[in-house]
Amino acid sequence: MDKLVIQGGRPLTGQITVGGSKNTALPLMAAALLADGESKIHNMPVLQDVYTFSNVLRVTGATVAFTPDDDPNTPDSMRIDASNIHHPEAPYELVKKMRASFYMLGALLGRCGKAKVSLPGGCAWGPRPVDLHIKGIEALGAEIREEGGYVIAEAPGGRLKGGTFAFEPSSVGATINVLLAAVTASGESRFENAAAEPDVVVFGQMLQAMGAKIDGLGTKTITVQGVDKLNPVEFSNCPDRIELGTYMIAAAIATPPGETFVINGTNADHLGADFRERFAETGVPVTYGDGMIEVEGVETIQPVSIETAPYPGFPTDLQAQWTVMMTQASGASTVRDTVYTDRFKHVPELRRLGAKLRADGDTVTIEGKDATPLSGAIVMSTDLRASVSLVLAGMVASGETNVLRVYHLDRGYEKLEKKLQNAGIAIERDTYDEAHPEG
Ligand SMILES: CC(=O)N[C@H]1[C@@H](OP(=O)(O)OP(=O)(O)OC[C@H]2O[C@@H](n3ccc(=O)[nH]c3=O)[C@H](O)[C@@H]2O)O[C@H](CO)[C@@H](O)[C@@H]1O
Ligand SMILES: C=C(OP(=O)(O)O)C(=O)O
Repeated sequence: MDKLVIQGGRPLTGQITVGGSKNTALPLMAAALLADGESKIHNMPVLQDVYTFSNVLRVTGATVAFTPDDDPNTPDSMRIDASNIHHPEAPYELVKKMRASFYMLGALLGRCGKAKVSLPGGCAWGPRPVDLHIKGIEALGAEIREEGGYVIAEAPGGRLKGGTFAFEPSSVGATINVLLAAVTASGESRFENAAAEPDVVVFGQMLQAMGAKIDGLGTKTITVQGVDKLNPVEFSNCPDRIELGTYMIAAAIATPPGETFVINGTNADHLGADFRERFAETGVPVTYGDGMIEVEGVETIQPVSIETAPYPGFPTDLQAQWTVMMTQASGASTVRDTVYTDRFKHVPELRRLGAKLRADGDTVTIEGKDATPLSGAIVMSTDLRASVSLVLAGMVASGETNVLRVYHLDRGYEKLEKKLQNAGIAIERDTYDEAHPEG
């Protein structure tokens, strides 16, 4: 298995570039299934999740061409030909690897009028239900039953009719799924407390470019007027806002005081107001430019407590990384996750690196830098954002940190070790024997 080996204490210098958004790329791929023909999507990240979802699409009969290493001219472009969708199914072997495969429920119902999609099952940090996806799609007229771990759905007469649904709580994935199902329904749909995350907005913009009639993207009420068919499209994915936030935190903790670190390929609006405001309160200067951001290193990071919330609130996908930044702050702080109240698998691993922090209910209390000098250790990745938080901690820990099971990290960070190496960090990929991780 692969691990990342980090020699801590090296300064972050120069610049880094953010890739295409993972959490937008996946619904864009699902959207392409709705049109009879070939769509082309640019700025696609080279990530395990993108390869997994390509295979999910192929099962249905779609062809997916994405050969970034072989194609130096258009390395980030994907072609999806959905002319021949003859097998409306998403099997367990693929869905279990990646929850976003559940988008196939809405996409296949919208395209074929029927779908058989495996239930996604558990997640590394706890339960992640799909009840809102199912109820939302039922509200559009689908007949749904569960059988043998699969959701089997059918549109009476071969086409959904549209309907109304209110999400509680707001859900990114369920909003995407119902939109996939609603855009080709025969009537109107209205969704309340819909997700306003940039991932949903950009996905909705691709549907609009394909001919869908959608109003209210980016607000809590989205209305859809169903159309008879959608057309293939050429569309560009947006930059990854979570990768951007991760690099801003890396810059805050590892850029030498007074020096500047540059992050390219950015869309800072997608970070949401709360992250930007809380980041400003840490006292780390940030200059937001056009497609780039400069972060200045400081002597002292101020402790700032955060609470996650749907967009434009603080993203849950950045709370583990923030926790690491707070181990470097000049006092104590708290991190509360109201979206996923048990997403704290990184906490015991950070303790192995010497951090003084504890999780109590939905809140982690972190002691600051004086109480927590970090030192290298073997730590285990458990999920995507927990893994990257361990890499960040390894960058500021003294000595060597080994981050095991980096396949979690490879789901969502494109060429992370290469990008960090180019920015001065001593980080290497190596292999290890899972039974003897200490060699
Ligand atoms: C591939 C992708 O884009 N993943 C992101 C997406 O996940 P995902 O779309 O799975 O997350 P949701 O927005 O659905 O989850 C938000 C909240 O709704 C709850 N819920 C969700 C669905 C449902 O049917 N019932 C229900 O109760 C969840 O338990 C959670 O408490 O948004 C999350 C919240 O920003 C991010 O952490 C994930 O990185
Ligand atoms: C949790 C994430 O992804 P997923 O919803 O696919 O598990 C993530 O991107 O942080």
